[in-house]
Amino acid sequence: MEINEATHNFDPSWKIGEGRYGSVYKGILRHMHVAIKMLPSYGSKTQLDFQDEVEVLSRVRHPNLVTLIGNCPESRSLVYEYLRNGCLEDRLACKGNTPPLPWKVRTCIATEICSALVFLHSNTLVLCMGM
Ligand SMILES: Nc1ncnc2c1ncn2[C@@H]1O[C@H](COP(=O)(O)OP(=O)(O)OP(=O)(O)O)[C@@H](O)[C@H]1O
Repeated sequence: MEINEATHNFDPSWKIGEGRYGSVYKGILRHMHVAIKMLPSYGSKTQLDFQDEVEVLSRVRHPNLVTLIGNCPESRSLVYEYLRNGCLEDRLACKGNTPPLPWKVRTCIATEICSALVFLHSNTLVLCMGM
């Protein structure tokens, strides 16, 4: 299976984080670095979250939103573009000994988050209405 190969059979050294959805692995899929989120089990709530995330993220593209590259319902995994500097939360918290972000950069990030939120609100409304 491609996801197994991409993560070297979920080798612990390829694990990059732990989130609400479970473990996140770095992987190489079709010569591309990716981040792979694994759902631990298929409870009805997590299944709905999985479907929602696939439904919304696969239909939106924005420079300030991580790109969902694909998903694999059989292995309950979501495949995202790999963020070399970690996620925003990690950068804000200076995880991995990264230097603190200057306030000018933080202000810029806040503005860009607003732009992504406006984009999502206008587009998810259209998606929800099935237009
Ligand atoms: N695309 C990515 N590229 C690099 N690292 C990532 C990526 N996505 C997640 N990670 C790592 O995995 C950790 C957990 O991921 P995240 O917080 O996104 O999980 P989650 O709680 O399932 O997400 P969500 O916010 O969608 O509920 C992050 O702190 C980060 O270190």
